[in-house]
Amino acid sequence: MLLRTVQNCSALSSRARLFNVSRSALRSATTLSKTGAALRTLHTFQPRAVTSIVPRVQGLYTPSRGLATDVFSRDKPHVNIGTIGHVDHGKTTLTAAITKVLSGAGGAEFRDYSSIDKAPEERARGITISTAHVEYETGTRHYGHVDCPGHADYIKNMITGAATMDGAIIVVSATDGQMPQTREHLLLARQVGVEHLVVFVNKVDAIDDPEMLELVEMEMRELLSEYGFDGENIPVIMGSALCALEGRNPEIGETKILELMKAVDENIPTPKRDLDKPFLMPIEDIFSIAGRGTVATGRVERGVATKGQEVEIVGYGSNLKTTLTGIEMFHKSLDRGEAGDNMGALLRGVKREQLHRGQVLCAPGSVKSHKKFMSQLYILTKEEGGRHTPFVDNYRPQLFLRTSDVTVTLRHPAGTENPDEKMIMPGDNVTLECELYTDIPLEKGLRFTIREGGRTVGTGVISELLD
Ligand SMILES: Nc1nc2c(ncn2[C@@H]2O[C@H](COP(=O)(O)OP(=O)(O)OP(=O)(O)O)[C@@H](O)[C@H]2O)c(=O)[nH]1
Ligand SMILES: [Mg+2]
Repeated sequence: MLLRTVQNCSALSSRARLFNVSRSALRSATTLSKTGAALRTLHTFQPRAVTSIVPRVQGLYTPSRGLATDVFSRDKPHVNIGTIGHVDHGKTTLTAAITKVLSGAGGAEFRDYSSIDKAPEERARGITISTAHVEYETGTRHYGHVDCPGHADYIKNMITGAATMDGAIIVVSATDGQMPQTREHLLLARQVGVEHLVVFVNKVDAIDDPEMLELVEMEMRELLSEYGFDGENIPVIMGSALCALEGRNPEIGETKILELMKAVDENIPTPKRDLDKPFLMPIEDIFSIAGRGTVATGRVERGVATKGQEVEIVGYGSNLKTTLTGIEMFHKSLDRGEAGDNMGALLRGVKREQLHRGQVLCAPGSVKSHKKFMSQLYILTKEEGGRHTPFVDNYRPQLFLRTSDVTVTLRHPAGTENPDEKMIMPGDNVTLECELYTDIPLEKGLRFTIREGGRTVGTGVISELLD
């Protein structure tokens, strides 16, 4: 193993400069390999030391495998990102290319195209989401990366929070330039609070005219600014994911992937985690493990959970208390889960039927669930993919908040004159009272989306809790 490590390290050294891994750090990792700490460091440079790739394809927690035995290493800050952009622009090819190039540096296990694109379906109350969670690391950070097989899944994912991202790589094909879904994903990114982006202009191998590339870049910068991003300064990397994946034309292939990951390292900040607040994790998915119990998975929104601590399950009529008997991340067990982690929580004595996507797992007493609140809403225009026609009082769309999806009734605030006659037009910014079909954990300032017939019709923020 040591020999392989040395080989890996020397292969790494030229790339190390790009990723701020100093040669001396690598050398010390090699020579100190007898100590446990150094072995842990080595583990992260060892493509083959990690477990089978299958569980990674299947998400964070595989019921059939039971609880993990490997210990998750917290040597580097963890950041969640993903690839977004128009259909066929190369999101999946790029995801595979990143794992391929970083596996050369020992920072990833190579994931081929089909293993990413064949993400299993996750069903949750009628919403089917298909997502591949991929894991890799650069010299400075550990990444969880989400890629979806299709446009509809991106929409659902971004709205339901199944793929909460700290930042994203927006992929745009040089052959097409920006397309409708480029815009839609940007708008959604803004709505769900993904503030940091890096652009990858893909398929430059298919373009002969450099002016064409300039034009694509210029248009992307304009579009980014139009949607409230820092269009002038966001890095735009031009390359070919396919060349990188197939190991040819390194000047537009491998080199550009390394450049892209350097831009991601430098431009998507490690989010400040709310570690000091009481623990809260919205439940995304639920599994039963025979003989062990029930596992809820989700991304910790704030605070820290420790194995053995008491937690409360809030929402959908529940305020159940239980003990957190196990914590796992990427198939490795942990003693604690903290804000930003995608974790699986093993819960003592809780039945699968008692849990519901959209509930939260939290420090007891820290969160209350509500049915009624005041909101500030923006109703999307037809051009933004919203309604073509106005609506009136008692309109009943679906409300998406954290991981929940509940029917909501929208009304003008009490005291409004002739509320039945006041139409709400696409493009309006309105204050409305929202009444939910079932209670969910709510807080002032939380953002949500409303959808109808498969499309987003509005986005809002809770301004006041009522009931
Ligand atoms: N010429 C060329 N073709 C590419 C490149 N990257 C991807 N492609 C091709 O573009 C097509 C679409 O690539 P995907 O990676 O599946 O695109 P996607 O964005 O994941 O597509 P959806 O998931 O369906 O939205 C495939 O045929 C790829 O081989 C590239 O750099 N150059
Ligand atoms: Mg794809």
